[in-house]
Amino acid sequence: MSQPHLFDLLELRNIKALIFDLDGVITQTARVHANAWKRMFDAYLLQRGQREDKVYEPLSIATDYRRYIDGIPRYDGVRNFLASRGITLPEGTPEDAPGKETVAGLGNLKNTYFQELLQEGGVDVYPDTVAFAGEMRRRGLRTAVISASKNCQSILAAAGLEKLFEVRVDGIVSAELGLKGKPAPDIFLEAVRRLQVKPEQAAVFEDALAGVEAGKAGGFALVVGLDRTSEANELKEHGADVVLQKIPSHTMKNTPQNQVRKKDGITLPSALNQIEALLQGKTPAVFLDYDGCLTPIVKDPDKAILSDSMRHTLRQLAEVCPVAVVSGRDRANVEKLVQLDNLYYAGSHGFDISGPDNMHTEPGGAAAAIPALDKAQTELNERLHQVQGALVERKRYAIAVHYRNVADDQVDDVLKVAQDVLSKYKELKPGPGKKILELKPNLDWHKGKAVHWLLEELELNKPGIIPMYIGDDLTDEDAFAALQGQGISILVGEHDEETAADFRLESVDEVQEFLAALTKYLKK
Ligand SMILES: O=P(O)(O)OC[C@H]1O[C@H](O[C@H]2O[C@H](CO)[C@@H](O)[C@H](O)[C@H]2O)[C@H](O)[C@@H](O)[C@@H]1O
Repeated sequence: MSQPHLFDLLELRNIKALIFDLDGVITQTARVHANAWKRMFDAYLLQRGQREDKVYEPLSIATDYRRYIDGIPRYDGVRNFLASRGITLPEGTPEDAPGKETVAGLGNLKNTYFQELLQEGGVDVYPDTVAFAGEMRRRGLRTAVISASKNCQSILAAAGLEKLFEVRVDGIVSAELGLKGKPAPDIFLEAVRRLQVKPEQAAVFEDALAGVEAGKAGGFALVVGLDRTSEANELKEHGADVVLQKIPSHTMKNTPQNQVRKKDGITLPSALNQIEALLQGKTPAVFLDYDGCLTPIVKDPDKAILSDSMRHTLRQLAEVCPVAVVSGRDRANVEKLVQLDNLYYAGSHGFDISGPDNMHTEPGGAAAAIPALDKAQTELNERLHQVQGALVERKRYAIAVHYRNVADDQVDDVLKVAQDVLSKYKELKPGPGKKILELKPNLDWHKGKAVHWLLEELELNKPGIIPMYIGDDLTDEDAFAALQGQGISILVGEHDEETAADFRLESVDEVQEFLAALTKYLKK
């Protein structure tokens, strides 16, 4: 059975606060810690073994680190691991010189190594957590970071994340307050106490087994286990309510159609001269429709040629922010029309995606529809080739039956043929457009999903990025709806229905004016 979506769980359980562990959840310092521990212990065990004429098993990051050290206070880690090798040392004091043969002395040496490795390699973050925490804060949830590490503040500073969390309960605070280490829930309970919420109103995000156990023991409303190291079952067994390999972006949760706000496009404010207000200090990830947005609608689809000046504008824009063309056209066709290799292209309404560095993927899973599309294409060609003006345009994952150039009294006949052919294939479904009826794979995939997919894949789901979608057609409504409340959506001209866009531009010329102004603003 599939797990409920994280955002549904947060809503259902009325979560008001989110408590994030640091290492392995926010930052990727677990590896740095593990290496520092290994460097310290292996040298100590070697030296001790030589002294005692004995061989001690060196530290295994895969097993010993996870079992005895990960997620617990530093000196406890020293004691635990040494016990696994049958060694007991005097406790010493926190002031012991790094390397002194005491629990504290070895713990201090590990910390010296950790600082050195941090300086050398910096800190990598998990972008999924950073984007999620930022988004949830903007939505009014409270956030705290917890860590057994006394280096928590310096790690957050190195990663530029100090402001993301309202409360920090780390190894220093724990020592001051005498908080027990995980799997005791003390550190989490102190975080919610400082945020002034109850554990039953808070969710814990943890990657360590001792951490999920602590969350469970603390009576938290939701314990999310982050499976960064293929331990899904163990995380569940130790108390995780849900296990995720990565935190999905909020935009991955589609707004149900009945919750999408729609308006008459004509009433929307113009996006021109609004750039600063629209961006809210962020960098846009720009998604652009092709026909009717970058080129005017023309009678013959082959004549919808991109102007050199629009190409120049797109080239300049792509130098300052990510740009994708999301089109109903065949992906290879739209790539050829645009002729820019620093853009991403989603063709066949998002089923077929390419990008720089030979990126090519088909995320909607439409390959199984190809035989049905092939047969439908043959039949449509046979039945429509004699209708003056009718055009059957095959894309890899769709067929557009064009009737723009068909005499008014024959349009119905063309549509009937298209619907009749469509009815023969359960693999296909109809899709509307401007003077076209499309036969598309019968799958829950569309331009909006492709935009989400690209945001996720290109790691653009982060606080500093705002998605922007510009389009003119009914198929662009899926993308507008998908970005509602989460990005900027701009309708070009008009179509026959109400729109989920928030702004408008009158024409392809205005699109170009807007994109040029956007580029200029971003270059400042
Ligand atoms: O998603 P888009 O990039 O906007 O593509 C939508 C369809 O665009 C093309 O058809 C439309 O533009 C033609 C040329 O201006 C016009 O003749 C036709 O009436 C419009 O529907 C394209 O031919 C289709 O494959 C796309 O699905």
